Amino acid sequence: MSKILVVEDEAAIRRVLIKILSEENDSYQLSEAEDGLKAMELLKKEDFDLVICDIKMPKMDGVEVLQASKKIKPEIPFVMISGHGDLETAVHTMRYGAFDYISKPPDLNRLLNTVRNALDRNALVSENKRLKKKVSKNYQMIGESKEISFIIEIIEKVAPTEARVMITGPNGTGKELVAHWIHEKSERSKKPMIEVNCAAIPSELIESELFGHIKGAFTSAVKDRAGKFEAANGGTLFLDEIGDMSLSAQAKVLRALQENKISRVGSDKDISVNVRVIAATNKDLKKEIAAGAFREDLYHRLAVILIDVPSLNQRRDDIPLLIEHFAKKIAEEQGSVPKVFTEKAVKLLQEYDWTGNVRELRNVVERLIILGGVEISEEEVKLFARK
Ligand SMILES: Nc1ncnc2c1ncn2[C@@H]1O[C@H](COP(=O)(O)OP(=O)(O)OP(=O)(O)O)[C@@H](O)[C@H]1O
Repeated sequence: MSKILVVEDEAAIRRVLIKILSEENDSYQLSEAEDGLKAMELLKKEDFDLVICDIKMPKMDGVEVLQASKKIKPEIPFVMISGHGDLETAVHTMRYGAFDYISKPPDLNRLLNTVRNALDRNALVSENKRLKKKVSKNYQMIGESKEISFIIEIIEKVAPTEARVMITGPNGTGKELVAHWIHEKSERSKKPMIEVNCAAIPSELIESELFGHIKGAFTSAVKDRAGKFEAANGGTLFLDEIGDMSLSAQAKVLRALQENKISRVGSDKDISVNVRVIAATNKDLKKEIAAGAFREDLYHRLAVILIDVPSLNQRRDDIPLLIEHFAKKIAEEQGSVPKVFTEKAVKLLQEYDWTGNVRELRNVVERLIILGGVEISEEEVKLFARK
């Protein structure tokens, strides 16, 4: 259902507009106002998905309505209606944020197309906002321990720069979360962050995955395909588990970092890319270098800034906050009220050996929420928390 407000002082034209729109789509919910002041009253009280607004009106003209509405509800698209002699003003309204304008008498097809486009665009904007909110909530980094505060401080400093970052730490400590945060707080956040789990891709496919390939480069290459470096152009490429990358792929990544150029597998044509690389690993790369399994020059290129995420056992102070955070998130996902963990239950969980893993803590909280009562007690933790 789309709510549309028609603002037009000429009753005959208003009636025609309402008739055209209601016949076009019976899910349009139509309201009307015969002057600008009435329109503003309605705009303050109700939410609309679109306003169709005449320019020349007594009391308050269409341009004033547009400007006043942009101040209180900037997201509502406006389609202006221009009569003879105010076409120039109509063109000008685009600068004040009007979506489009149509001329009087309104042409049926043009009107309906413009309305559909404006509504589609509005739906897209709302969806983007919703997704954006969801993303930033999902990647919230919880913790007030000095270890996490330090990491948050580094993220704040390094995110707006172009510096490459290497994130190390045991499994499930939040390395991916750190990478997402850096991307989201950077200028590049308008462009994608592309993730590649280097450990999950067979070594013979990693080069094609990262750099793409041309048709015929190998048996299964039936058509040209862009790789992740190209997909991340303008944004961030997150190379997770980089310690598992083959040496030949490492050599190519090094070249991409040095020259900002890549070439697809099977092609000798260079393609320029502008990508910020963030890498993560749970391996000790110094050891990997000593064993000849990781290129030292690549390490230095990648680890301009090093962020080491400590294991959960080293920041037990954060556990109560994390339990509360996960309980709330799980309740949101299930559409239920968050369960409360008793103080003793929290204390017990705080003392457990988490082998460094926040993911493990989240799973345990989820299990306790499913199996436990309204209030999770110490006994329930003893019963259900162990692996
Ligand atoms: N400080 C934190 N606040 C909130 N959630 C966290 C925090 N740290 C980790 N998590 C959550 O724990 C889970 C594991 O985190 P993440 O995937 O970032 O870890 P990782 O170190 O990249 O793991 P792996 O090494 O297995 O790839 C995710 O669901 C993440 O949202």
